[in-house]
Amino acid sequence: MAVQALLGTARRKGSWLRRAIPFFVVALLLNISINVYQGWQSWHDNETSNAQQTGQIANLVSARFVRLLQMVRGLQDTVAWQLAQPGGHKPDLSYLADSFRQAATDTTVFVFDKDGHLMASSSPVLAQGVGDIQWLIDEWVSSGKQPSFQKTARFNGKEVLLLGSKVNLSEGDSALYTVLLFSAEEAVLGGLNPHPDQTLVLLDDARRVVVRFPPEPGMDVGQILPQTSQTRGPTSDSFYTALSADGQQRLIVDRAVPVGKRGGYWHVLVGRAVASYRTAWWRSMYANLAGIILSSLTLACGIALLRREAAMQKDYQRAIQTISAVVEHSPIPMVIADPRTGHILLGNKRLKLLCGSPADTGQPASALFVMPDLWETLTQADAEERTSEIATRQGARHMLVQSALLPLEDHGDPLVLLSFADVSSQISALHQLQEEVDLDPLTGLCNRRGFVRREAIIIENAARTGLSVVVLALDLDHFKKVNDTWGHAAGDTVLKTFSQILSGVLRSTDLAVRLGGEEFCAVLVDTGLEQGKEVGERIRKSLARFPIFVTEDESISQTVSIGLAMYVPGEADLQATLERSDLALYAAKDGGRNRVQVYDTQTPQY
Ligand SMILES: Nc1nc2c(ncn2[C@@H]2O[C@H](COP(=O)(O)OP(=O)(O)OP(=O)(O)O)[C@@H](O)[C@H]2O)c(=O)[nH]1
Repeated sequence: MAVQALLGTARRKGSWLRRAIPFFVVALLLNISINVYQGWQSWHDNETSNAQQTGQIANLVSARFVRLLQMVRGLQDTVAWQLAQPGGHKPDLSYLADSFRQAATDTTVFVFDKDGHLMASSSPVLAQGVGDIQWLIDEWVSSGKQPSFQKTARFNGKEVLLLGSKVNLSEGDSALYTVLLFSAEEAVLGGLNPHPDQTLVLLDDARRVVVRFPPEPGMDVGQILPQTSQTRGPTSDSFYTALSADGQQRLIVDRAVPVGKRGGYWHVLVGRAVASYRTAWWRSMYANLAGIILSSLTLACGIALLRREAAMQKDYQRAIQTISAVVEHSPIPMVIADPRTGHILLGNKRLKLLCGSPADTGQPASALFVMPDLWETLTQADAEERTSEIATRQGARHMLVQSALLPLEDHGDPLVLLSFADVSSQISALHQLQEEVDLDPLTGLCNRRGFVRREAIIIENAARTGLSVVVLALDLDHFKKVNDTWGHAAGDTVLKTFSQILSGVLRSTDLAVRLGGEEFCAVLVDTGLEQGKEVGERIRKSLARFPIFVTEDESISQTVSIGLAMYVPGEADLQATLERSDLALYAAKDGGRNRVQVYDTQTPQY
């Protein structure tokens, strides 16, 4: 119970942090889940929106391409109709080229005869470079079967698209061949401003590159772009693949555009390098991850600190228990108390044996002391040591009480440990010793030291009561002769006899003192000069008529000279009074000895 009370003071209050830990863990897990969900969601959104944007560009580009094809075919039909008119096989094509140029830049119209010879051109200048494509025309014409053809070729230093159409003339089985030639790149990309991260490719039906943006090595116009393995994209029309040109992973949307009358398809591929748009996503993910790691680390540190705190708390409690056990079973009576409440936390067995129930836990510690105020003093400073009376079962006992302050961690004010040592017998022995030290061993009277110790009390009483005090100075006459004649032992006998006479004459409240040698003094309380003189006379006469045996058969009579003076109220001690008595004593000696002399203003000053 007592140990529990002591432990209670040392136990830390339930840490709110400890209780909050499960909530922190749940919050962290929720945070991680939300972050993961958000990450997945934003990944998905990012991919989808990129696929949609790419799809829109692909739509735009393929729509432009389709529109271009439609216009080219319209023009082809117009040219064919005109050529088909009787005598219309030598037309001026420039007006057609002009109107067509408004829709597709750098478009040139060529007309070839049935043998593949150039008959007419919308641009006489460009007609000079027809040699670049002549072999294609020859191939087409010589096959004789294909009514139309679509080819890419290099013409006049540019990549161009050739769209050809065979026009059967009404005159016999003769035919003409029209070819529309234009820059596919400008027709498809002209006016568009693709993002540098985007890749734009127009492939013909043989997967030959017709147009590409940006111009990259490894994907030249005319080169065949091989099919690569694909994985499904975030939208139904998109897929991921690494183009053989650079091996970079791209999100691609493929639009197939029907060209020609034979059902061939060209492809518009619009792609975006995944690294370009995922970087920002990864950055935000790294930031989130850093936040999660930081939160986890903080939590882990918190848990580690709590575990450490719990271990320390355990050690601490174990230490308290050990201390409590040591105190409890100590052979020295001890008590541990809380100065804040003033209550006992632990009174050990020895103290309980000594003091009984007042040493129980919860009792006021001050009740152990006869003077309760001492408790306050002992709690003020470390290593206080006081002798005090303690209330024990055997009554008040003098104890040496030692205090030690116990600065317990987490306990505002330190506790106080008191140990008790019974010094009653030592104190009484000390008192006895003091008594003995104050007494003259030969005569049993108070000695000079005892006189000094007692005079303060006499002065204090006189000041309080206002009673007069007289001091007698006494000196045996010719005492040296006694020693010289009868020996030192005889002298001692005289001293003892005189002391007995002195004590006998004085009242119990008076004080008889052997100051040294054969000099004595007596302090008479509540006595005036007259009375003091009478007392002196009684002493003198008593001694003078008292036969003192210095041997078995022989006795001597001894006389004494006495001087006396009054204590003057206000004097700090009796020394001045004693000096005045001495002056009176010297006067008595001078006056012939064996007399009593009162100090007055006539007394000679020696
Ligand atoms: N036997 C004995 N003698 C002592 C003691 N103390 C002092 N004396 C002696 O007392 C004597 C004192 O002598 P003095 O001071 O000359 O005084 P006196 O002989 O009494 O002469 P007056 O005082 O002038 O009358 C010395 O001889 C000391 O040795 C003591 O305890 N025992």
